[in-house]
Amino acid sequence: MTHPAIAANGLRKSYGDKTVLDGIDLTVPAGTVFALLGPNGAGKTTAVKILSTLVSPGADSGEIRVGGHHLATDPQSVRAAIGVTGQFSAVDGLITGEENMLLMADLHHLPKAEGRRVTAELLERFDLVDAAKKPASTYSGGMKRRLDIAMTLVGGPRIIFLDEPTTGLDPRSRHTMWGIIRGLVADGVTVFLTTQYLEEADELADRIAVLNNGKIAAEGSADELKRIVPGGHVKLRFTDPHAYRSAASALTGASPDEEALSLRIPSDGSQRELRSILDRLDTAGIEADELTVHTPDLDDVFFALTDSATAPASVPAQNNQPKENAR
Ligand SMILES: Nc1ncnc2c1ncn2[C@@H]1O[C@H](COP(=O)(O)OP(=O)(O)OP(=O)(O)O)[C@@H](O)[C@H]1O
Repeated sequence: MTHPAIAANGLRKSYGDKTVLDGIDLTVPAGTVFALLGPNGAGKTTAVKILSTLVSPGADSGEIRVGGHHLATDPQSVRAAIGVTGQFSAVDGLITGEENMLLMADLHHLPKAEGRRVTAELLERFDLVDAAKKPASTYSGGMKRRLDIAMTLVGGPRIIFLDEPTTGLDPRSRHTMWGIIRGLVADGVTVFLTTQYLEEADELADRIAVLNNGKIAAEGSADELKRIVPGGHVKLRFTDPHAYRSAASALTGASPDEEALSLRIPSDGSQRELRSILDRLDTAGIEADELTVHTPDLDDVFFALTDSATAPASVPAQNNQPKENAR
């Protein structure tokens, strides 16, 4: 594929007088992971539903192509190219995992033998062989989610939409799911995921877009997004008030906290800057009791960009202050 897997220009959607998506542009190169981040109700699911043909876009939207096909004029081809799993699970709890898979194979008109082959392969790949003959209602949340994705893959989609794939999963199941997603991408599949977990976007996504107030507030790689938010600093703590005061005068530019006997020094956390701070302390003959490095992370980006009172309409968000110590 030379064209992007997903390309949307001026994607709009309103419900009544509520504007949910206010003209967003999305481009997802084939074989990459794109994460759409946003607070509750930002419109992430709406975007997924539109791109996967489940909901029609606003009439004033621009051109939308998925898998190279026009969403407006050729939704059938879009549907053939994609798989969708998410909050609207396709798993039927009354039948077994294997039966769910075979049903999917029938829906995709696979010949019986082929359907059985694909089912066996996917059950194996998603570690569901032991549970295959049990009703899906007896599966744990993580198993159901794995089955859901396995079902999505029966038709061999090249683009998959994962709407909050790990919401509600425990840390181990979440890591298993991340491994599955990485495996899909290694096979050349394009993944469009929505998530509220910043760590998830950081771990998986090549590009991340932060959706806020119907617009993309910022877009870039995790590192690019972290760079637009200031707030990296080194914190030094002291127990001895005398050492604290000596350090405060040795380290010009540090913000003092008299009560906590701590100093906050703006820093990018690099080895060079840390060495310079430590050298200045050494020269003054002072030893700090604790040194911590705070580098901006996606939490900072998220809080800076999605604080509804201060969020900018577009990048860069240079003037936003990160939420102090989001973790
Ligand atoms: N069918 C609908 N009719 C009316 N309003 C809707 C409809 N679907 C979604 N909305 C509204 O659109 C907004 C965006 O909803 P959406 O589900 O896309 O958000 P989200 O970012 O996925 O949120 P969450 O993280 O909570 O799942 C919400 O205010 C929601 O109430």
